[in-house]
Amino acid sequence: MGRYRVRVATGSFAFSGSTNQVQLWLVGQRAEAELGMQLRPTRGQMEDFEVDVSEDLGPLLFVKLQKIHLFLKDAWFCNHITVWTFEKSMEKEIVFPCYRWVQGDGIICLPEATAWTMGKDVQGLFQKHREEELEERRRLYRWATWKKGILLSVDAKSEKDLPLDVRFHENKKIDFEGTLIAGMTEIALKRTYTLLSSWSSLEDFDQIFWCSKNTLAKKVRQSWKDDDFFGYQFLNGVNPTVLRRSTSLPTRLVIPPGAEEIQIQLEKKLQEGCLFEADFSLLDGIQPNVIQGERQYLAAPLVMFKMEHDGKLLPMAIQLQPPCSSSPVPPLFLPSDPSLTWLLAKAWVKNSDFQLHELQAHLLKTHLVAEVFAVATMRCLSGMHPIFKLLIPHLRYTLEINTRARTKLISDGGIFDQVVNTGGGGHLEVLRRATACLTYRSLCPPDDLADRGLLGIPSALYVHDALRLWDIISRYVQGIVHLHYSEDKVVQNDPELQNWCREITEIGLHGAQARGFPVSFQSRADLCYFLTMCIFTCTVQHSGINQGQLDWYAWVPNAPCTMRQPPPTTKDVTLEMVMATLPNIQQACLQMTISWHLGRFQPDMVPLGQHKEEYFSGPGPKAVLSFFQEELNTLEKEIVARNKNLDLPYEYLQPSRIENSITI
Ligand SMILES: CCCCC/C=C\C/C=C\C/C=C\C/C=C\C/C=C\CCC(=O)O
Ligand SMILES: [Fe+2]
Repeated sequence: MGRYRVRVATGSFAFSGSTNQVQLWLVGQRAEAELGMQLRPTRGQMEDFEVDVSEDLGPLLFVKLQKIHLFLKDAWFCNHITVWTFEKSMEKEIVFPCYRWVQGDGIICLPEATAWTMGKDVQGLFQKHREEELEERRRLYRWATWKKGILLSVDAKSEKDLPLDVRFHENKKIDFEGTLIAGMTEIALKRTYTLLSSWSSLEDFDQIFWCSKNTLAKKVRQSWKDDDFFGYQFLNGVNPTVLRRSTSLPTRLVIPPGAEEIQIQLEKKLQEGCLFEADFSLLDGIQPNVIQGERQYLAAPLVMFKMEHDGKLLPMAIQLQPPCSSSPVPPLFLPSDPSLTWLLAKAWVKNSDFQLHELQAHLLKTHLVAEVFAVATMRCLSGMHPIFKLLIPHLRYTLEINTRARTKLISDGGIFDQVVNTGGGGHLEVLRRATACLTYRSLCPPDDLADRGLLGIPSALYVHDALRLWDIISRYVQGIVHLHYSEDKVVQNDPELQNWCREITEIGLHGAQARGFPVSFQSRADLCYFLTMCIFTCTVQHSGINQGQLDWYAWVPNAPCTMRQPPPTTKDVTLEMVMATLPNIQQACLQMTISWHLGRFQPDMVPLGQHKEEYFSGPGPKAVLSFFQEELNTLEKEIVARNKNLDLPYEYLQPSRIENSITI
């Protein structure tokens, strides 16, 4: 009974509006009212109207909507519906978030925005809605085993099979596909340009080193041979995930006869606590690719580093293959070796680092893990659930980019098969091995960085920024969790949440409880830690691992995608051997293009914590989000100030450059 003002907000990106008419209902605790056919939603608009309702609806619970079409079904992207009621001359605003496509002619039911766990709904007002919603979502988002031994993924053969709500919007799709076309055109031009020229010296890589390069890429081209630059990359480059402080000399480090001096030096550094290692044993025994009939080669190196007083990390020795009883002790390559020998040994390390970076650190530990969070969230948490509202902005576009990776990147005949030496199946085995040793601790920087002995190193900028961001995210998460869970018991008694946790660990992560992942949450603290890990992985960690592809992979000799000759077993290395080993022109061009495609700034990127969607209602969650944004802003300023004094600014974890979800 009374007058209602209704506002319908439509999305602002291409095709958000609809030529179809929309029918609305207000559903209250006592009755519901059909509002009549009121509008054709227009892109980017807020459309307001007022209605008089004769029945007493009671407190409003839902808005229902249905799109009616005559001929053409025209999907509509509804942001939210807001209703104002007037009671005793007081105006009350009630928001019904949507942020979804309204398709077909089914009725969509939007509950009021207050986040409710099931336990809070003592009257069971929303129980039926939640059950139906989750039943529908479980039908739409199904688990699939893409390849045995790898994390489960969403069931979609191509991006076209995905529900429209998780597809790229038109602008993102055009940008993504347009960039690929531009990249392929660039390769064709480079191929034409290099057709008649020779490919016999390292400087010949300059012939393709145009387009897709930036200031840091040019610096890489200048300095890639320097040992301190090589070491720097293990701390602050595109892959800061392999390095660890040595606690003993690695067992695989068998010292060949005549190299006893290096053992003494290594032991000295170990005693001083400044010996570090990067071990690529995970690649040992992986079958290398065959590209266009030509066998490629792989190594599984170990690099030993020392840290100088000024924070520089310098390589001391490289062993390219682990020792094996049937072969002579592998040589140790040293900085004192002939310069080309040492350079080739370092190039082998960087090729191995490329594999672990892209397959383990990037694909598995950000993209695929985030996909598990996304599928479990869609299947287990109602849109009314506070944790759904917290996480959903951090899951945008992840299902589509991963589906594209499975069809174009790591697929049969995909980019890995075409130009990477683990391609042709080895890359799947690397993913399997990496999955088998994926631990919960390794996804949580306070644990991971402590386990790797990397705390308290002033020159470790990734470490510093990652830990600051972890703390900031953890306070944000705690703010939201504490608003909705008054005590540990409420966490323990939340069936949707517990089911979400179990589904992630037991199903999506493929039985990962043995590796420390929880199967239930017993306390608010448990829950906060896990959610911090989820958001950190989908935002900070991915940005730290993804953006550098553009900088560090454009100058191909710095991180070759494949190696065409076996690793050297002696120290006699010639320029011909180096050039015959590094990628050929075609492979190098594709590496540059794809690295640019994936690492460049995304025009529609949403920075961390800056999403515009308001899933929550009320002042509490708003204040928590504002505080999160303030803390990010303060960190932004600190990082900018710090970077001003550095030769090589570390910008990947500057909050304004961190994307709110994995979209590329
Ligand atoms: C040779 C350089 C390859 C570097 C990239 C390797 C791994 C990246 C890991 C995760 C990226 C995730 C998603 C990207 C998905 C698809 C885009 C890639 C290629 C598209 C090619 C195409 O669509 O034709
Ligand atoms: Fe990525």
